[in-house]
Amino acid sequence: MKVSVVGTGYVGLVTGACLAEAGNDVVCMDVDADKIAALERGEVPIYEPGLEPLVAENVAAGRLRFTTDMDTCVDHGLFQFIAVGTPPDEDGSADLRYVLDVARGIGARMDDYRVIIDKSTVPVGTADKVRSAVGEELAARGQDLEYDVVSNPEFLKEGAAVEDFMKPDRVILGCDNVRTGALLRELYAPFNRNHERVITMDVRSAEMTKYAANAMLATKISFMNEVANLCERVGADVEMVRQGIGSDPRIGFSFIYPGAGFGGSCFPKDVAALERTARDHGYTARMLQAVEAVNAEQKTVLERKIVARYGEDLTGKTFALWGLAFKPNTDDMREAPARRLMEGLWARGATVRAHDPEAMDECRRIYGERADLTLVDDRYTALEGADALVLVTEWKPFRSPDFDHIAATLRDPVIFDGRNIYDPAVLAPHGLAHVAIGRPQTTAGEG
Ligand SMILES: NC(=O)c1ccc[n+]([C@@H]2O[C@H](COP(=O)([O-])OP(=O)(O)OC[C@H]3O[C@@H](n4cnc5c(N)ncnc54)[C@H](O)[C@@H]3O)[C@@H](O)[C@H]2O)c1
Ligand SMILES: O=c1ccn([C@@H]2O[C@H](COP(=O)(O)OP(=O)(O)O[C@H]3O[C@H](CO)[C@@H](O)[C@H](O)[C@H]3O)[C@@H](O)[C@H]2O)c(=O)[nH]1
Repeated sequence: MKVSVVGTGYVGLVTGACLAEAGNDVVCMDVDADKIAALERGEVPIYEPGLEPLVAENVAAGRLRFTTDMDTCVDHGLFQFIAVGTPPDEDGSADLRYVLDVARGIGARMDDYRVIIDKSTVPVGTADKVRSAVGEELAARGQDLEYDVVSNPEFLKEGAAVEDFMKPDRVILGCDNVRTGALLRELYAPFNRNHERVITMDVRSAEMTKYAANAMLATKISFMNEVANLCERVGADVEMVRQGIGSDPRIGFSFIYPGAGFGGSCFPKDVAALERTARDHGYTARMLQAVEAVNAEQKTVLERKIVARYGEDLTGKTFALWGLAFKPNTDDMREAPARRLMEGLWARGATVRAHDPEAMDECRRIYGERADLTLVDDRYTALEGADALVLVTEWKPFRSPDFDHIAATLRDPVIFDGRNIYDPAVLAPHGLAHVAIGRPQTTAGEG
């Protein structure tokens, strides 16, 4: 089937490459000429496991092409996926400028039936706006062509994007007529082979499903962070509590890890947008407000623990940071807890030596050259001259490091463990103290 995808970011590029892998003929379009030029050279501008070979194979097989030309894009696909960004506006609402630009671009060019698919995360009612934008452009040209607008939100996680797209938990199709539903079922059939994954519903419910899913997941995390903060105050260990409650299948073990707060390009912006939608409809979403407030506070938790040990003024102190990306297996630093931490430490006069397996270029792009930030290629080099180690992102290579080496290199042999990945009973015999989230602090030598 002929597919066009507008926007070649995390969602658009993965959608295009996976649909091409399934045998479709795909054109991916972006306004960013540098990005398209890189993709044409076979370079994938983001770090996403498995994506680069997938793109390369499908380009070589002639099933995947890239363009900056909207005429080519609209001319090519029966399916026109909209996968552009929906960043937060100043008031927290989703900025639909890019989505509606694309809708108008399609309406201004199409000369045959098209299925226009919203894959971007957009507030309830956006499909109506897309439909109107396309209709207005057609009317301006005196054209009366048929088209359908579908909501097909994406649920992939960064770092596992290809896997999530290939084996989705569910494919949500929000469409108002049987014909479009059948066409999309056919397109998604290769991803629906093992068991039924397609859930068809009305457009507004599909749009709401995306926000409800992200808000529910963010709620689980803020809830656990609140429990962790309580554990510290009452002398309980949140890691025990996590296992204790996760074993109830009604609660489950997924997404109940406490930590240094949730980041990324989705949860913070989508919770804010849903809260804004509620306000626009005269409803105060108190739970969502609490989820945001707890998360904002949680992003300062590591800084507060550092201050509790060394005092408010950190002038002359140096901290080794392991992990800059907002989660492992990505180079994305949007809303990353590491950013809030570094900015807090710098404001108190401290210096940071940081290492991340993939996000150091992104960090350089964001912060440029600064005297109080040194980025190093090796996790152990980050420890040199440092007072303490702060673990912010739980990349696999950080899980079982040489603890003796860490203890021997740090001025103060302590690990601030922002993701609770270390066992204090393992650290103590190596002479390392452990300050974690919602756990009793241990000093070196304790078991
Ligand atoms: N990143 C994720 O994990 C994820 C997962 C599910 C859903 N989403 C949602 O999907 C949407 C896209 O997210 P993303 O992370 O892929 O964004 P992104 O910022 O990585 O990519 C967006 C791309 O759209 C391009 N673009 C902007 N305007 C354009 C236009 N008029 N024509 C063509 N291209 C244009 C940009 O140049 C950019 O390359 C957002 O609504 C996001 O909330 C993201
Ligand atoms: O138990 C947990 C799980 C996650 N996190 C944090 O939550 C954030 C988001 O993690 P994750 O959901 O794995 O990454 P995203 O790529 O942001 O994916 C989310 O956002 C996407 C964009 O909407 C959705 O498509 C996905 O389904 C949804 O999981 C990260 O900072 C994690 O460290 C925790 O603190 N504790």
